[in-house]
Amino acid sequence: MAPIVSVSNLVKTYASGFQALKDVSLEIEEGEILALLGPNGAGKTTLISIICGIVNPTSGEVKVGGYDVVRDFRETRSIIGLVPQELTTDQFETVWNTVSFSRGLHGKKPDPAHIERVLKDLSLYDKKDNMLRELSGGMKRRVLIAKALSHEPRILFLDEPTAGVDVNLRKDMWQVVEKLRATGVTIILTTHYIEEAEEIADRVGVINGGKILLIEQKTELMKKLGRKELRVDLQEPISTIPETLSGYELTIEDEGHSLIYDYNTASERTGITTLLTALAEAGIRLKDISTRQSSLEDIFVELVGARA
Ligand SMILES: Nc1ncnc2c1ncn2[C@@H]1O[C@H](COP(=O)(O)OP(=O)(O)OP(=O)(O)O)[C@@H](O)[C@H]1O
Repeated sequence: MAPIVSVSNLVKTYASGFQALKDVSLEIEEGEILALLGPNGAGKTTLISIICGIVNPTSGEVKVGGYDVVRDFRETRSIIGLVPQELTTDQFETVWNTVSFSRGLHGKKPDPAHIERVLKDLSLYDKKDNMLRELSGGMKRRVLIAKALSHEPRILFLDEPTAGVDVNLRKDMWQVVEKLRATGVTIILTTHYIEEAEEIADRVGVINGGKILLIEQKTELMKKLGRKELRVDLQEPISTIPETLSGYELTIEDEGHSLIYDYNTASERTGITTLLTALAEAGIRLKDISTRQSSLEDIFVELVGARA
């Protein structure tokens, strides 16, 4: 199947001379949830803005549903919904009109039943006659989502959707995302919250300095880069690791009360069984053992050298 979004050799140099994207290529399959992770200034918003036809690329090409985002912008805009970071709509307009008008802007015929459904899903229906300026910040965010869904897009972009939103909105938002996913809508989100990517994404892309450092199925990524840690709590503290255990990658923690063994989940043999036997043979008695899997955050920090 052809990808629904295809980005080839994208370069963006802003008027200031700053190169925000350096030869970015990626493909997005229909129906997937892709999370783009990256520190501030990585180029996430620039990439999304180009795909959505808001910013022009310096060079390279983006196709959405087979259409070119620059040449065939009407077609691509009708397929795409974008939830931007900030609201820029007329503050004196009502919620209902704002969302309905947005549907028209994307070239779709009026459909009050759809607008009603969207507003209800986002708990906005009882505010439909309020002006935007009368809404709280969280409700304005809901309006942004409603606008993006007003024309029933096949692809939804969410630019840092949960930055600074409360628990309820977050919950509603993910319910909406799940519902859309079930109907086959492709979802691309940028986020600083790694747990979020870990929870909902099928695939994860890491961007830094205008380049895609990696893009991979989440489960593959965790398998490939994921390390696991075995913690062995000891009955008696030790000060040095016995000679017989020098073949294992062990470190002493908690002032000698714990031994930490690092192993790779991808390798066939973890070495845990032989390690435990060797510990017993060395006369080291165990109090407890536990394991910890490295998270996407650990992987991200390793790649980018910073926290998102
Ligand atoms: N209009 C512009 N003119 C010049 N430079 C810009 C412009 N817009 C963005 N940039 C620069 O391009 C780089 C990438 O910005 P972008 O907004 O794409 O990053 P981001 O990954 O979305 O960051 P954040 O997580 O902070 O939103 C930044 O260094 C930014 O300062």
